[in-house]
Amino acid sequence: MFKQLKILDQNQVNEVKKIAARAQFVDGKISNPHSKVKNNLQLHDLEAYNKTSKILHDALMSNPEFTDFAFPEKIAPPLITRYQPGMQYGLHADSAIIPLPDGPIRSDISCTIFLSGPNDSKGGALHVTQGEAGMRFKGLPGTAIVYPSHTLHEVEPISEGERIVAITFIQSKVRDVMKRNLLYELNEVAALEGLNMKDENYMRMQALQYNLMRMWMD
Ligand SMILES: O=C(O)CCC(=O)C(=O)O
Ligand SMILES: [Fe+2]
Repeated sequence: MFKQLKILDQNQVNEVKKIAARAQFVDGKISNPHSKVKNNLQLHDLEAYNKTSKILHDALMSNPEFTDFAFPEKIAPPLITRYQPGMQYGLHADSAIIPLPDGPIRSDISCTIFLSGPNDSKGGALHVTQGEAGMRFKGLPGTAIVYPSHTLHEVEPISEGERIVAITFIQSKVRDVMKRNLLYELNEVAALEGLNMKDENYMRMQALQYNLMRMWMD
């Protein structure tokens, strides 16, 4: 299941973009040297990376819509990438294991945070496939799209302008996407309708929530 979220306000978007504009970017192959499909630029400036990844990480982790949906256990520091005309990221599934300085994490959920807007580039939609169909996303600045890391996805070629996003990968407390989505739905319904229920039924539903979490959380 996909989710679109508003993560950053305009000031945060401006701040992150300002830091990125002064920073060095290099060929994205630096972190995937064997990829035949990756053709983008990524931030390669420790100070800018530390600052922007903290802003983006804190924005995600303080957003209840994100934490309720993703059940994050560990999250890779978000990394800013840029696409200029001719660039794209061909169809792929994300690596299961993301190496990080503090040890590897398992990527259950992938996340793109849009920093440029839909009209800042021609092309450059994030296309997440679902069988033979799929969905295309070009979000407003500050919005994020969260999708399961096992899905095949691509960034379509851009022909004009520039696409700037931040990407991150999340290890979820609930590894299985089906279980994660069921828990999310149950918790949402409980939060929205719980107060309308008879006390005894609410208590029984809470027991279901707690016991499923006990069974399904790593
Ligand atoms: O830029 C995006 O929206 C997604 C990039 C991507 O698929 C990746 O970095 O693995
Ligand atoms: Fe990807």
